[in-house]
Amino acid sequence: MERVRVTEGKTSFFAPVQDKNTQFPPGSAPIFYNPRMEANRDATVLFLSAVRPSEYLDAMGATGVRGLRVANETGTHTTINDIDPAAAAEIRANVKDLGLDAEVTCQDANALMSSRRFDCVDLDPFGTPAPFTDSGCRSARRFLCITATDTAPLCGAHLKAGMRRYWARPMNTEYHGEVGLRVLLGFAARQMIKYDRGIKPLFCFAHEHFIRLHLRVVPRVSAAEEARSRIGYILQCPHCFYRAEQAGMFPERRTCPRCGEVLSPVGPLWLGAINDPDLLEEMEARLPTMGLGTAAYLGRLLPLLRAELPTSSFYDYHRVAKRMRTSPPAMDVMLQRVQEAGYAATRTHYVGTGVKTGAPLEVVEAAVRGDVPDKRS
Ligand SMILES: C[S@@+](CC[C@H](N)C(=O)[O-])C[C@H]1O[C@@H](n2cnc3c(N)ncnc32)[C@H](O)[C@@H]1O
Repeated sequence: MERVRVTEGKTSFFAPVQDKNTQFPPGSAPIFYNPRMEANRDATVLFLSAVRPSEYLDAMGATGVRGLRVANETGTHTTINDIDPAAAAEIRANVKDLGLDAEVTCQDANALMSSRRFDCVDLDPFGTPAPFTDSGCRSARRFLCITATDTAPLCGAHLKAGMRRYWARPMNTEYHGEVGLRVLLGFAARQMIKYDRGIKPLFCFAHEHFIRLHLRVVPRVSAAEEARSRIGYILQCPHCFYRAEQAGMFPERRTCPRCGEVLSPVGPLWLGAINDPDLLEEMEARLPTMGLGTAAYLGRLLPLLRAELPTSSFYDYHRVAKRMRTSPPAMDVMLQRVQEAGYAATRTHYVGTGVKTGAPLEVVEAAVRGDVPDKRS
């Protein structure tokens, strides 16, 4: 197996050469390494440098890059696991090469997480984390980090797969990236609260083909109750941009006040904040000292997340404008118009044309047209 030395952040390690054109016989595919996930790993290194767990499990290590980086760049005591013996051997070689004091295990992650607890557990599987989330919830003492790359099922493009994996009904709306993140977050919350422990989302975002959650686990019934109260639905009109949030286990039957259509429930999903602004501020302050390869991206992401309103959906105002057969104004103008009408409005990290606001759709449309009514007058 041809290996190359790769550097991410402040860590150099060996990774097999990945050649998409080579056909490998079953069981002999090279150990997985995807350089496009560097932003995901950088985000975690930065997050862990701020929250400082006492120990960290990289439950699906592959080359071990994530755990290697956590150990090397944050000084956290780390266990790196992979079910594949070839991957475990590669991880051991990388741990030795870096001179790290990290544990390497070769087990089914579900078996490992069912038998041991770790202060911070990190799930980074191929595709869906659904088969690992329950044991991850049982194993995680204070922090649980989850990557999902099955964005098509989560966002509603592969509806049946999404329903099977997450027992939720996503919808391919113009805010589908946010639906995917909130469906995953709602699923993680439901997996956790049955153990009378709550979750608090600390740093969650969607980027390119993945969703990444960094969660605080709170071991109290009251926290589980608080998390339960955050689970609900977006009731979306199938014909217009109208939507409403609804908390609770069961979706209500409501009709669209604009077109009279029965609203489609999207969920169950997480309603409310997905980030802790104070923690994001601390991470922003640390960012320049961390030597991260994707610092420029994270430097744009963190303030966006910090400012984002905790509404569970956003309006793509270019699509609203298209439906109105008019040209959209510039984003700054759009936000200013909604704000001048008396409502908070912010950008969103999901798409450049997304506006988060609690303003009614009529105000969003008026802001697109440029004739906003002033709520205060
Ligand atoms: C997406 S890769 C992990 C990538 C890695 N964390 C990184 O940042 O580059 C998924 C890994 O999970 C491993 N895996 C698959 N099923 C597993 C299981 N049940 N238990 C533990 N590891 C598993 C695979 O062998 C593969 O190396």
